Amino acid sequence: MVAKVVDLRSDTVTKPTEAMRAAMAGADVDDDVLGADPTAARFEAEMAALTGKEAALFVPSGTMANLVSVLAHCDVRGSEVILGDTSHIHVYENGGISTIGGVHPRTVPNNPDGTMDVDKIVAAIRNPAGALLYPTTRLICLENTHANCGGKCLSAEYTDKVGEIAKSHGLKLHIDGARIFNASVALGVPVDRLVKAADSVSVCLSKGLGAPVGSVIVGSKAFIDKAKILRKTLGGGMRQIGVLCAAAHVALRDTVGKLADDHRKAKALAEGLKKIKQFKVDSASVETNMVFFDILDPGISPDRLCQVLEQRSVLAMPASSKSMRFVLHYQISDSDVKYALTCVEKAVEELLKGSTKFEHLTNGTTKHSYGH
Ligand SMILES: Cc1ncc(COP(=O)(O)O)c(C=O)c1O
Ligand SMILES: C[C@@H](O)[C@H](N)C(=O)O
Repeated sequence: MVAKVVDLRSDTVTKPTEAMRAAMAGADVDDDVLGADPTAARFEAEMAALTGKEAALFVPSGTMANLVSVLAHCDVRGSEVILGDTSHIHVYENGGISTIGGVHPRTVPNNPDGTMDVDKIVAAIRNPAGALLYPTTRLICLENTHANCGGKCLSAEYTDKVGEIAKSHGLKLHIDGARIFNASVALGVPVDRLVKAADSVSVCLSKGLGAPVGSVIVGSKAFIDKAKILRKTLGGGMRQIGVLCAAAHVALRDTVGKLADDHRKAKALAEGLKKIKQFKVDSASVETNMVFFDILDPGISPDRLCQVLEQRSVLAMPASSKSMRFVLHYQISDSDVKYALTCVEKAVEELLKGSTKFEHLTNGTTKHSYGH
């Protein structure tokens, strides 16, 4: 019998439920590039209403949602975007805003809570008088929750403050809201309130919500019209996407209510990891579904730990050369969390003993890894 895999690599790993598959099979579809796929149109309207924006656009991925949004705001050569130095757009999207969009990134340090100091944001805004020499600031990007800061939530008040800065300087505000529903549930604040100050938001359906594919961009009607053209330019115009939107609608219906449980399980996992003296875990800082921890013992590398865990059907990914990331999602049960903790404890013991069983493992990268 194949052991059940406990997959803590990311919340992108969930498999579609039977309800999603049934909805996909029965979806009412049409060519979305030629007209509007009826299921896509309904789902886009649902997302626009949920986020308090005029319109929405389904796109294949969160990376494309961010790229299209930045390019739609920064459609003049020499544009610059202010964003966090550990933001997903800056770190994990192949520099697409520059290589494809010709947009210049101006990073501001992300604080451990996912914010950027507002005075540093203001200081990063270019003086229009210097346009002969400098790029022109046109956009500020936030990320809520902030993945590299451990899934931290940005408050509505902080977002409003950055929105006011953008407006007073004639700039636009985009939120990478890949996990905005996690932030909404963790803060107890509706999504539309959290993103009120934003001109555009990208929302991932394929993360904690558990849809198999896709993201949605929301914003004004005029913005979405521009975004639709850019989506096509980038090859993201798809045909019968009602198949995907039907699953996304089921995910929205069935999974938002489970996110609080993901956060509870993440906290429980962090509390358990904290008991392992070779780890440094700030369990109090766990706000949503992510647990980051440092490995203090030089004899245990994240890669080796992942390899040993994989032998026990627990999948994880290093976060850096000295830290690990576990991500919870609704397909991880409480008993899976207990099993994973037991496996981590045993793996640490064995790695410390230098057990020959694992000597054949090299310090190479695991099958699944990302790090920065
Ligand atoms: C914060 C954040 N934004 C954007 C993305 C990109 O989404 P996708 O993987 O669907 O391109 C991710 C990760 O997947 C993410 O964690
Ligand atoms: C790796 C990264 O791109 C992805 N968003 C994740 O959090 O797993």
